[in-house]
Amino acid sequence: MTLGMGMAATTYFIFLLVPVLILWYIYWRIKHQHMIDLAEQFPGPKGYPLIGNALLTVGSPHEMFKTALYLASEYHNIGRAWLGPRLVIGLADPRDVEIILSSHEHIEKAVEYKFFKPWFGNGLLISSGTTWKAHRKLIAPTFHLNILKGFIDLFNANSREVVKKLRQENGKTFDCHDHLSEATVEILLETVMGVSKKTQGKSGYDYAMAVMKMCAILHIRQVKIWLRPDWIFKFTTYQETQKKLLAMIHSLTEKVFEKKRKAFEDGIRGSLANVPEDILRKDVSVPDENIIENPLDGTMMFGQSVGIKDDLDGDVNVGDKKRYPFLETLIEAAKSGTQLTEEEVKNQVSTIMFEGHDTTAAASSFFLCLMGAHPDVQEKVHQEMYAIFGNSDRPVTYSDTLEMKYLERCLLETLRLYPPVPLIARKINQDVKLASGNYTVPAGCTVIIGTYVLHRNPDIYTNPDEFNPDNFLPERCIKRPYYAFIPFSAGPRGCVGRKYAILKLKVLLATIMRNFVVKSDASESEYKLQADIILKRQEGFKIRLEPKHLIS
Ligand code: HEM
Repeated sequence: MTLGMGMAATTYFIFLLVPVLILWYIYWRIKHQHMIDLAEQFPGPKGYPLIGNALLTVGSPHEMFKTALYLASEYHNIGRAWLGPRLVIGLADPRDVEIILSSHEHIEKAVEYKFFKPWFGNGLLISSGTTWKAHRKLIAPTFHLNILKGFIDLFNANSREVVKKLRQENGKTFDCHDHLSEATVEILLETVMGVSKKTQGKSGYDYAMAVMKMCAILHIRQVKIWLRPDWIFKFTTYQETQKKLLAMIHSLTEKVFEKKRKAFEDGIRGSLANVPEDILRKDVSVPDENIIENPLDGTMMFGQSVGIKDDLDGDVNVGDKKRYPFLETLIEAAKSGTQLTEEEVKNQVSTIMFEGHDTTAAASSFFLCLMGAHPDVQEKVHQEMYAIFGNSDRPVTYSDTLEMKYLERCLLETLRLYPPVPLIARKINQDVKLASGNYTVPAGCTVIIGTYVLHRNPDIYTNPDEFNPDNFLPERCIKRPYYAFIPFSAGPRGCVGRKYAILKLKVLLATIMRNFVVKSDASESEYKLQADIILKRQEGFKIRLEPKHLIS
């Protein structure tokens, strides 16, 4: 009897639900007719009513990555998909990419970034409007090259510590990403945050792991549309895990902020980290200031084409003003209370700790794997290191980094083939006419720029899947469209840590390459890449290291 009543109630409910869904669907179509019409112009897979192409997001991160690549090749750099009621337009033609990224109109992040909010609050990566503008204006000068040059000692000291740890792996096959993510967390703490890495009480590795797990949860929410609504998410185990991870991540933010605030109030300026005597340059107040920043003969400036200028380029007018690194500047601004609050400073700390570590950890891990997979290229890097340093184990100087032309080409080629941020997404608030064909992106949709696909466009790069550092010879760079290589994004919302990342990676990778020969059993075709917020190898970044015998 009870079972019969239960079944009747369920049948009744379904009878009611079906017409409600049909009515809602009709209403939704009428309301979004303009968007639907414009979407029809774009090629794309056939979808189902209500769910659209949401089934494409089923599968493991590696399977999703393969699906995305299949769609990109099928629809040749332009296409659309419906994730339920959300229209997503994928672009990978440099002409279209330029229209979106160079604009001051299309700077709002896509709704998919909102899942970062409990982590970053209104931090720079996800904020918008006047808050973003004001904070960007405050933060960009703290990544000015003259401030970054002052970090060279700390880059050296931490790179040497990485080498010490790597020596313990001698001859074994191991995942280099573990060591590199620990190191990048610690370097960030000691440079832009200006505190000792001991501040956190644990190793950078624990923090890095918590960040990786958080990213996995956020990514699941971005692609599995049924997990998007908060009222569903909170019934999943992900919610509980997210809470614990955020508690761990935010406790580091809190400690860093308190430590630095106290030091600032006590009148202490500069990093609280110790630099060993043998690395310390005597006069860090004028660190290599007169050296001209022009590392790739004027065709590529710290990972960006010279034709693209942003607020990190040229002479940011710091003049006589105090030049404080990132966290000191923000603490000072919070004290005046006009530009941002203490809570907002903490949001920026969380943002930079994420953006600044996982990206560079992925870039350096891919770099080492590629060295192992291409011994002929590695040999040339070793020769360059010998030409610069000979048999000396002296620390790297800023002018040395300008001499590392071949290593730089290898690094840029790594970022081309394996861009740590493989997708960039924007919310489009007004119709946008594209340049590559007769397409108009409708207002209200999400545009996804597929950096990974863009960087492997056969119309731009001959043998696009081949690792060839000569792709970054000045004469080749100059012939390419500016927006054909954008590992750091570009335009007003380009990466604020671009110059920091390139400088740090050069010191770190040069120090590793001076000490080791990298071996790898896996060829590139065996890499299982996974769709994630940051690009990774699903099987880990496995390499072996052999000590480098200095040439005599
Ligand atoms: C190889 C290393 C790096 C790569 C490939 C990279 C890439 C990117 C990309 C593609 C964006 C745009 C993201 C989007 O629009 O969704 C971005 C933004 C950003 N990056 Fe990086 N990044 C790197 C290192 C860093 C470092 C070291 C820092 C800080 C220390 C940093 C801080 C930021 C911030 C704060 C933003 C947001 C900027 C804004 O919206 O105004 N990044 N990065």
